[in-house]
Amino acid sequence: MAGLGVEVVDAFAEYLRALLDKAEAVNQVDRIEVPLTKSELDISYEPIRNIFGSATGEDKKRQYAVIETAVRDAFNSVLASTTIDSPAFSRLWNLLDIVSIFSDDEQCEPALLFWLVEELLDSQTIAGCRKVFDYLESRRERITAKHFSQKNLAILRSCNDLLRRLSRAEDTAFCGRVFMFMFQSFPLGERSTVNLRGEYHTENVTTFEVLPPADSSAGTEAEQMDLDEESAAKPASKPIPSIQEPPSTARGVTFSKTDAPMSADELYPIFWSLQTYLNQPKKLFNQTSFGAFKTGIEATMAMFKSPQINHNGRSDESKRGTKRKRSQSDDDLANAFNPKYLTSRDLFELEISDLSFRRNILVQVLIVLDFLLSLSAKAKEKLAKAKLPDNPNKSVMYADQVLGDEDSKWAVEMKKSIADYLKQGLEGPFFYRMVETVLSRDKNWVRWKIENCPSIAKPAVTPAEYLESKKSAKKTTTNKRIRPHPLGSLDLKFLAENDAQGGLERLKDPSRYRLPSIKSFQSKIDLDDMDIEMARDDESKNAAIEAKASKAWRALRIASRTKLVAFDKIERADKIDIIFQDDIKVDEPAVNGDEDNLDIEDAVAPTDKRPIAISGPSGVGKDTLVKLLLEKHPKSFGKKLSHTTRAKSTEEAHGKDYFFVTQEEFNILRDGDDFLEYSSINGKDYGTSRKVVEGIVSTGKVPIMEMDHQGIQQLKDGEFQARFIFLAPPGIPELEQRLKQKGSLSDESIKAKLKTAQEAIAQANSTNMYDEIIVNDELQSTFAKLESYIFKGKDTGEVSKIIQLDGAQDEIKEELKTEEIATPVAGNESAMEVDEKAAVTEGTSEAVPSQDTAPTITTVEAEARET
Ligand SMILES: Nc1ncnc2c1ncn2[C@@H]1O[C@H](COP(=O)(O)OP(=O)(O)OP(=O)(O)O)[C@@H](O)[C@H]1O
Repeated sequence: MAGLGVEVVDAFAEYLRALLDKAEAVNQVDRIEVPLTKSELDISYEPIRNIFGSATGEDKKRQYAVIETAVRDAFNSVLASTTIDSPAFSRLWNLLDIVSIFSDDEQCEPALLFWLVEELLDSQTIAGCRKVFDYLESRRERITAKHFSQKNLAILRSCNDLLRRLSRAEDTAFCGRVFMFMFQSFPLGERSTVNLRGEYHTENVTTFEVLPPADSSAGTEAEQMDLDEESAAKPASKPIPSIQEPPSTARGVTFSKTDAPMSADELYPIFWSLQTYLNQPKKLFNQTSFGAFKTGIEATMAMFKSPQINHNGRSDESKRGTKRKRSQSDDDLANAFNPKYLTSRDLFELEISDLSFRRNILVQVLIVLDFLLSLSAKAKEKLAKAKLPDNPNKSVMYADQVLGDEDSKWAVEMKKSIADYLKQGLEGPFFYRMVETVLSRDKNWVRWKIENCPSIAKPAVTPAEYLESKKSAKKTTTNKRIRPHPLGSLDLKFLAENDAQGGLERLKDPSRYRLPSIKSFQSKIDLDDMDIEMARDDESKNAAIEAKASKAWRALRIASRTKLVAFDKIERADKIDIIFQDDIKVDEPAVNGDEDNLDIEDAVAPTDKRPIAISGPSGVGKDTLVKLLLEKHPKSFGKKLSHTTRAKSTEEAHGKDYFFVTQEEFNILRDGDDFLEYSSINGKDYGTSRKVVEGIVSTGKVPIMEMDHQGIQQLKDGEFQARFIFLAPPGIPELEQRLKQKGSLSDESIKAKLKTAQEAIAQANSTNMYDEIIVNDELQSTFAKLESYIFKGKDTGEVSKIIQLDGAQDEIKEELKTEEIATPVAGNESAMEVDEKAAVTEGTSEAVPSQDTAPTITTVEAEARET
């Protein structure tokens, strides 16, 4: 690429001009607001390649130089020909946008944009600089996204130059914008913006009035008070307490205990003098200054704590000084004056009576005290032990300064005193907590500086870590299948391992499943009463009271079944003797209004306490049979109600027919694994709550659960321990008849139900799902079969086998007995085989159960095939 020269610059300048013209044509809107995009300008870099070829290495540098020359030329010509307020200036914003695109695509120097910005800022007034900042802020993310390391110095330089030009007092908001721009552009851990040398803002001098001496009749000679080192060397000419000459009364740590507060006049100069030290804590390395600082803080605290701070105002206006330090004119003040505090003597009482003001000052004091304490021997020792890098930042360590023990003690006590003071008042504790947080952050900040600002960037998450956490998150949040053992239930596998027989025998112990007699609690409660009386200490007394309460509660629950009448006579919760008496009139629990007419048996509980899950096609007679069972044995069985999201009909009642819940409530229960089974029918959800079933069990009754075959499947999947009964119709025509009898179903819906019925029957026949299959032909005889099976565990002659109660699926108890059962069952069928057969049976109406299928109800099967 030898021979690059003016011609090349011209060639690029022409291309640049074309781009600028195009940019103007593309969009007429104010370009400060809207950045140009590469696609808008249709930049292809083809012309650049034509001019420079595919430049690399040295040639690339030349390309950069040529582009910079051409760009600067264009930049200068816009700058010379127009002002920043003119609409024509948008050509310059366009130029900067184009440079930004070029630099992102590595066609020009990455920092070129900021070099130009730097020059632009130099060429503008403060008002113009605001516009330039409008431009920078609107594109901050875009222009700092790429090649930041090559740009950062230019950004820092431009911003700092600008800050130097701005008056903190008059352009406060603009200063803030510049700082914000820097904070947002530079990463948090960027060192270049850190005050590594721990320099203080020494220009920030607080000036205040010099008061004439209290006993002076000479009037109001103007005086000044300077607080920096320079004037500190001069002896104070007034007999006011000065920071250089602390009053001897203020020594030690007795400031808050004995010292009476000064008058406001006395405190005023001392108080404002403190700003010198709060501003430049390094001055405290001087012992005299430190003494003055202590005096000032103690006097201030004494005043802040004084109840009269609102009433010691000064009335004599004539005594007030009229001039400020250094004979500054108002104009001078405007330039140098930091608008931090209003220090007029007139305002002093008002200021110190203001809680926010006092808090503000005390927080500054706390910061300086922390600084001092970081120089104590103890802190130094701690720092020496800490793991520091080889080249720690010594400028903020102040290795040569050590705070003496006396002074450390003073600082600690003062800190405590200020903390106690700040914590007072309505929001004091909250405010102090906030201050503590800030202070501890500040300590960490200093430590980070001492350690030479190590990177705080965390390493990026690796793809492997990401995938791993995604997987485990998925695992914890996906809806789990029902647990093999319901929550809170015991895994009884141990019974099968050792001493199986003994374990089983122990389980048969009636005390494990029968309710204890009420009387058994009487003596135990008496013993507890004795323990309560004899207890030596509160602990054993409380333990006895708790034990008694537990027994009393259990006794009351048992009594509630038969001795409800006694409850009226109980007057105190800890005195329930009445329920142990025999001669109380017994209240029979009511079932419903006409139970007298029913053939109600006494509570004869089935020996097998597992819930009864009854399934069968719609219309087969499940409700009818369950109703009969509950009417005849109200004390032995409890019907499980389902939760549903479907609307309640006018005849139905919540808690009687269903638990009617909203979709949201249903979802919460489902996601909380509360359902033993759930399904969706016609867009409405139905579910069996584990708690409802457990509730029935806790009353000593056996739950009766009606559900479809999918529900049964879910219970089985979750290894829910129950007895599963399938109720089959004698034939499809009979089923159709019964469905019609319901009266509420359309022909369509009956047809659909019959189809589902055939599928359910086929599945019941072909799998080992059910412990018992009962055909509901004649109602009374069916009921008798049902009762017989439930109470005696005897098969009803309808089914080929009864599966062992401990869930061993492959053990056949009895063989087929009735003529209706076509084939014997192969007990060791695998689940897979069963499923396949079910699928075949469901899939075709021609399918005939094979030799090794589960019990078959031939009449129903025949009907199904015909249909
Ligand atoms: N053995 C029977 N002989 C004749 N009719 C019967 C017999 N059992 C029940 N029915 C009648 O069949 C109809 C349907 O019975 P039921 O409502 O109990 O069925 P279901 O299985 O509970 O239906 P669903 O699941 O739709 O609630 C009722 O009118 C009932 O009187």
